[in-house]
Amino acid sequence: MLNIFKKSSKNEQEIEEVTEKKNDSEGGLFNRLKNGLSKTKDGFINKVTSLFSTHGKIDDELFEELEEILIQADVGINTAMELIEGLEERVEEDELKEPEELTEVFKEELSALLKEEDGQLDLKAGQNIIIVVGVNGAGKTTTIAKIARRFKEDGKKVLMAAADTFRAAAIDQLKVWGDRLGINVIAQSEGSDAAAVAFDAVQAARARDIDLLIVDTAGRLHTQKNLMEELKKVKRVIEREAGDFNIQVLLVLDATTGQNAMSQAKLFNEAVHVDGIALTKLDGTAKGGIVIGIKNELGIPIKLIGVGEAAEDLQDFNAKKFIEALFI
Ligand SMILES: Nc1nc2c(ncn2[C@@H]2O[C@H](COP(=O)(O)OP(=O)(O)OP(=O)(O)O)[C@@H](O)[C@H]2O)c(=O)[nH]1
Repeated sequence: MLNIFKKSSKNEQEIEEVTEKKNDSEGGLFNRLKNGLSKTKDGFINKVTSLFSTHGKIDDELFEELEEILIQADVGINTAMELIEGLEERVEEDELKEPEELTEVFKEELSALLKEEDGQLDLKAGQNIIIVVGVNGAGKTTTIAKIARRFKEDGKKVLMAAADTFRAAAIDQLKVWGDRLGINVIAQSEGSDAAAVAFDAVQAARARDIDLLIVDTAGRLHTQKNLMEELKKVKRVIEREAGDFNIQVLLVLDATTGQNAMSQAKLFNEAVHVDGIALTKLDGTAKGGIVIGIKNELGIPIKLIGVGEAAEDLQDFNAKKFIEALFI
């Protein structure tokens, strides 16, 4: 099976075709998830379990140390407090005496926090549009390509739109992916009106009876007000033109940016209302606690997680498997 997602270097233009046996069986995917989360397991979960197994008794000091580990893992302060309160309640209710007993309880409390977070990037019946937003370098383009490939393989008619008109490289990069995947790309030249590209793309999607239109948008810094305004305009035009298309906004966040990713999520959500998050590069961080923080503090579902560069490494987020991969 051809894996077209491996790059020979970090250079965006260098996309190399590598023949690699694709292992997408359930077990294979779980192993990839487990490997991708190994830094978080070492730097977060193992620290917690080792605290529970080495600390002599359940006391305030233990909970203080736990709080520190949780915050370092980017769980977020409010979520850390909530988890600790949950544990303290369970200690009382279940009359726990040994810190080691806390490991199972901690796992249960994490699962409870993530319970409803069994995300999946689904298309609704009829025609669909996914507007993909996020700052530069978060992994937006590769995420778009992986999503496009997935739905194309599912037999859907897919179209992509290069509404990131801010940089010529972004347009070219999407076109390269389009060629590789055999998917048409609606584009104009650099500096053209992003909303005009979006308008054209919706018209084309309608005319060609497309199942899924994926719209790339400029990798704006959330602090750049003009670009945020442009993004709002792109969304408005799509909503106006798209009639009965199902529209969702997917925010791509780089997990390695920690609390910065949290503030990006808040700002993008305020600007364009985010329906789901693709959290990339979890393999590059020990701070995978951000998954729990995002769910608990923002309430935006995580639909996809990235645990590596290959196509199979962009996985539907499944809370149960996520927890299993961390504790196994
Ligand atoms: N390790 C790892 N790398 C990833 C993941 N997702 C994306 N990347 C890499 O991150 C880099 C940036 O990805 P792009 O898709 O080019 O990022 P972008 O957000 O489109 O950035 P611009 O094109 O600059 O807007 C690429 O080298 C990707 O292969 C992931 O889950 N894990």
